[in-house]
This record gives sequence, C-alpha cells and structure tokens, in this order.
Amino acid sequence: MSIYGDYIKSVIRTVPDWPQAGVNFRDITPLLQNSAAFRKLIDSFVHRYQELEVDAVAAIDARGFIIGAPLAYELGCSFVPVRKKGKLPFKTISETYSLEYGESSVELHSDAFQKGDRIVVMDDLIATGGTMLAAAKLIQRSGGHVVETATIVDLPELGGSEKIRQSGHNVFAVCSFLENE
Ligand SMILES: O=P(O)(O)OC[C@H]1O[C@H](OP(=O)(O)OP(=O)(O)O)[C@H](O)[C@@H]1O
Ligand SMILES: Nc1ncnc2[nH]cnc12
Repeated sequence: MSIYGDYIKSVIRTVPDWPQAGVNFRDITPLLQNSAAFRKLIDSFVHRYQELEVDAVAAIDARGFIIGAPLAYELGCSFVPVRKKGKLPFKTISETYSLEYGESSVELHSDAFQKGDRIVVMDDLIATGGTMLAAAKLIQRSGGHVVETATIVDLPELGGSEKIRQSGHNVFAVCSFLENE
C-alpha cells in the first residue's frame, strides 16, 4: 500500500449491486474529480517507478488508460495501450480471460515495444485478476519484462492479486477493499 493509501481509499465510492446484484462496484470517478487526490495518486506511482528504468507503461482499456498515460508522461517513457478485442488497427496478439462478471479478450499491437523492454502493467482495479494476468501474459509473449503489475484498488478476497503473485509477478496496489467495506 502507498503512504497515501488511506486518503485515496476515502475518495473512492462504493456503489452496491452495480452492474448486477451482489457486486460492490468501486467507483473511482470521485477520485478523478478531486484534483489533489488525483495528483497524489499519480505521484504515488511516479515515486515507486521513477528509479526502476521503466521503458513503457502498458495500461489496460479503459480505466487503466486514465492513470497509465500521466504516469508514462511523468516517467518520460512510452505508453502502450492494451485494448479490448477489435479496437487496435494493426497486427495484434490476444488473450482471453474471465471477469468477475462475464468474459473478455485483450489485445496488444505486435510492435508495441522492443524485446527486453521493462514494463509496468497498469489498471485501475484487480478483482479476479483475469484482466491483469492476461495483459501480463501478452507483454511476456511479446518479449517484454514485467517489472510490476500496478493498480489503484485491490479486492484481495477475490484472490486476483494472489493469483498474479503466484504467476511470478509483483503486485502494487495503492489501497484495498474487503467485501464488507
Ligand atoms: O480482475 P478482474 O476480475 O479481471 O476485473 C478487473 C477489471 O474489470 C474492470 O474493467 P472492465 O472490464 O469493467 O472495463 P472498463 O475499464 O472498460 O470499465 C477493471 O477496470 C479491470 O480492468
Ligand atoms: N467490484 C468492482 N468494482 C469496480 N470495477 C470492477 N471490475 C471488476 N470488479 C469491479
């Protein structure tokens, strides 16, 4: 957790039963509306990665883009979009995964970065971990080195961050929510 973890957590809203009954949706829009909180969030990631010789931030469609782009800008490195199926126009590689609600695929351009590049994979939230793990697999299949998988929110009771760690990746989450919070 980051030193700003409790503060960042306090500006994330929980919407019960959205998009379906039983899901506590962790809504980051109040955090994005709050310029001081958004700055502290990006600064937390910059502080963590600025000495780690990162070549690219690979951010996941769509909410991952919101934090991945300013992080890449501040680190002075490339920004690589990992997109939902059918959105990237050039040659792609693809991975399918299960969501907390549904199934999806993510894609990466085959020329998105150089082999051996050091990459931070960024998304807003880890639930079952399927999305982040699929993105990390795409990076590895393309010859990239995953420095860390990074997120604003971890939902540890869903087991995703543990699954990602067991697959050999570091996981950094700014804050976490238990189901009953
Ligand atoms: O750990 P998982 O169980 O895979 O779930 C986490 C993913 O689910 C949400 O994305 P969603 O697919 O809802 O897309 P969005 O960013 O376009 O809203 C979230 O932004 C993560 O990408
Ligand atoms: N509980 C949740 N809140 C916000 N985004 C999500 N993506 C998957 N599960 C989610």
